[in-house]
Amino acid sequence: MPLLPPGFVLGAATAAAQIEGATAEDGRGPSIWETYARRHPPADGSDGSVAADHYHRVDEDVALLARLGVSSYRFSISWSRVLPTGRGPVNAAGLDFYDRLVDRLLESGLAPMATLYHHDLPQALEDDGGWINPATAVAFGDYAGIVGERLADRVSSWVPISEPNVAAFLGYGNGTQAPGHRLYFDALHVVHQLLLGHGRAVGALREAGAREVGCANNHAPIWPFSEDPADVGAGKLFDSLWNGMFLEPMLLGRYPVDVAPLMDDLVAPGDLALIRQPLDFYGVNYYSPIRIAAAPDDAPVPFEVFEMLGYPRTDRGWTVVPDALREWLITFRARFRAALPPIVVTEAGASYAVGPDERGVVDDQARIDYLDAHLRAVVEACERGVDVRGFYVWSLLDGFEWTEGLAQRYGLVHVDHETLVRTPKRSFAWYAEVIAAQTRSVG
Ligand SMILES: O=C(O)[C@H](O)[C@@H](O)[C@H](O)[C@H](O)CO
Repeated sequence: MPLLPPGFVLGAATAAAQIEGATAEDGRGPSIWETYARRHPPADGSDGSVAADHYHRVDEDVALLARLGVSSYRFSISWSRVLPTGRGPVNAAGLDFYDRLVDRLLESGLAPMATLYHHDLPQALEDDGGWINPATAVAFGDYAGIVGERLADRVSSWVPISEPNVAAFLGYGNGTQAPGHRLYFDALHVVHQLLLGHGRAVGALREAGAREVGCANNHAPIWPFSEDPADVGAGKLFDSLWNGMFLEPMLLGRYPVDVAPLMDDLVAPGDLALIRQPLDFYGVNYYSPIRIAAAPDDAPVPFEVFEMLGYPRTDRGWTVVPDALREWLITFRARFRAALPPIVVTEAGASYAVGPDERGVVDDQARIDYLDAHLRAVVEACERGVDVRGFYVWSLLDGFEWTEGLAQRYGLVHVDHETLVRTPKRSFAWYAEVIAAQTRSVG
């Protein structure tokens, strides 16, 4: 059982479109994920219309968080639940839902961390061009101001956009996530717009009196397929795009040198200053390393993701390499030390499909092993001087896992998607004991 530095935050995370359900209730407007799931239904035919039905079971889920003993809970706010068309009149019932959630969390001694955008763009904005249309970044800033005005007095920390690289490169680059555009390198325009959205939201939250504002960027160590210079080069380019494209503008106010020329025509005077707002924490979402090879010359992009052999895998097929997290954190600090605020692992977790056995026990030992090993990797990085202040398990509940539907289960709590009954898994009890031991150790 890893013992963490004093004051280390142990939390859990979720996202609105993945757990709330109630997608057409109380004035919520549609988001791009309802549209995408209709056009590209996951293999199990599910969509987020019910998910874990958190919208109707929020009290039960907050009670689970309190029982788990986490000190903080990261959730996301559905833009189209608060602003059904993404701008214009506020949907009072929507904002009231998050107001009540924040109050319940505080009553249970939990520090709320709120994400403003977790992949669920209001469909009305997408109909107007989505993140390709510069008006969307402006609307995002306004939305941040509205939510900040209501909640900044009680929310402890904020994340404007979760995994902007996923939103840009999978949503607009290769179209494997909502909204599903295949723009390839033309998606770089969307990268810049998401960053402008981030900058505007940070500014609006600061104005509203936000206590702490950070980010939650998805990072992965990039391993070239071979030592062939073509693979090494492809790996470097992918690293600049996947890891550097949001990190460097946010922390350094410039794009990675090897791709910056591709951005010159997109950057207007003042844009990079707007993007590079000081952050109170740097959020890292970590899952596994990515192996990259050079792609054939006729491929739309010069790199391709390659399978990684010889490592344990989750039920989603993602490789389990805790050492890579430690290495990535140490390298990250060495490279960006001067500009780096404290780090928080805003997401780490794994998908294992095991369900309740005949006794009703969900024996997810593999998840316990995954979390234990990754927490130890964080502790080792801290021992090497990396300033990591927190770790949020993805996820509290089994939810709607985007293109994978309900089949991939990341939760510490099992959700029966027929009855919506919640069953804490063995990993829930294990994590609760890690937290209790941590509390005991600081006395
Ligand atoms: O933006 C994010 O934080 C992620 O995409 C999550 O929503 C995923 O569910 C998780 O990464 C597991 O795949």
